[in-house]
Amino acid sequence: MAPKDEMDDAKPFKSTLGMRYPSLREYPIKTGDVWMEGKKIDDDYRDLWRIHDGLYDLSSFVKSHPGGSDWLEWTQGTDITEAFEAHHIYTGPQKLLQKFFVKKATTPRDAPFHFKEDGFYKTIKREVREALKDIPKWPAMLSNLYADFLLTGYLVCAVLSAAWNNYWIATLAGLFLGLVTIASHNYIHRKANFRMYYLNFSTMSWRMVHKALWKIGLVPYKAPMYWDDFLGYIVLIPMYWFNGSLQQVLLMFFYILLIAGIHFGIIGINAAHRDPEIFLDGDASRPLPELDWGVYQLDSVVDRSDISKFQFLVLTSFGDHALHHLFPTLDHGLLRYLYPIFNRNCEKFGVNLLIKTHWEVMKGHFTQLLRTEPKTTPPKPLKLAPTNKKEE
Ligand code: HEM
Repeated sequence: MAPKDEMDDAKPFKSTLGMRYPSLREYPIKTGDVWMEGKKIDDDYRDLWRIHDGLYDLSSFVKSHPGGSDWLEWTQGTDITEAFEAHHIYTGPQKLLQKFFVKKATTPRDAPFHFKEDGFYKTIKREVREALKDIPKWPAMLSNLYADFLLTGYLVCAVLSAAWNNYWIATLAGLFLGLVTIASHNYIHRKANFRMYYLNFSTMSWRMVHKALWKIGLVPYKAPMYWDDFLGYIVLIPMYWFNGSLQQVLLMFFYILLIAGIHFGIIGINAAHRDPEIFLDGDASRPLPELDWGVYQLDSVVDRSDISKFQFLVLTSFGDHALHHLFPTLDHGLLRYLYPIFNRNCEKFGVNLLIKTHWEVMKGHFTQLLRTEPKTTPPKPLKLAPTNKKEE
């Protein structure tokens, strides 16, 4: 087990969801690995995995997990209820899980969310499962074509910009890179697939920095490295081959990363999670019985009305984000077909998804950053009273 965190003595934040202050939250470098390390310290289920109130030994299943071994390798010792529920639309995994049951957990879960069979999330998931049988496959293929086109565009423009030392082409390369970086988000929650690695071309990984800081003794946690951390630098080889000057090539490469970073930053300002009107932990919360996990997802997301109509824009600017949260393994091209089910259930349960225009979301981003006081009014109460029906 990892050593108890000594760095997070300053815990200024009080969760209104009743969640623990996460270990390693104050660690100077924020990466998925560090967050996971903190979660292992907090959950501490040792060699087991927790799902709802059961503890399971999945060690013999890790390598044969159809979604890829990483998910289970990374999460051993933790509560994976939310990940398990959100990543499987069909019922097979739930049935299979029983094979690995070890014992009941003796402590309550840290997360307050529930997945009641007649609650919002499980109801909408059942309906989506049925609807998927009739949804066409071509939009998913179109997403693949878009993503491949963007990556190819980036690589070709990067090499041409170096060959001709042309900063106009480098600008285009940067834009392609920014777009493909966001499009890769379509693939990262799914079973292991090569398009999930398109993200690495952005070189946006703090692992290198983390590793360097650890090597010189500035941070205590060792950062793991993965082969794909190096993927983004491969383009330097043909760039150098065609240009011949290391200095010119490096300058060009950093310029491309800068353009991609600016593009990513602008889209990030528009993305779905910062707005003064949505719920953030610390604000007045729904009462516990209303904390269906799906409802909570909608409480904490703002979507943009002006991009939903175009698959390319949805794919390259984190569009249809509420539905993406509910069904992260579905291609972004399929999400638009789920709106009739989604809207019907929002109406039935009385859940509101906040929808704004691009411009309003941009303004909301900064208003949220300026907000210093928690909201004192909880989200609007649900229409459909939750029952005590057990989770499965
Ligand atoms: C951290 C927890 C887990 C994550 C993030 C995860 C993720 C995934 C992903 C991304 C897929 C591919 C889904 C798709 O392409 O539609 C998948 C498939 C699958 N997973 Fe998991 N998984 C987790 C835990 C488990 C557990 C505990 C079991 C059962 C013991 C399981 C059984 C399966 C099965 C049978 C499939 C293939 C069938 C299906 O998608 O319904 N998974 N998983």
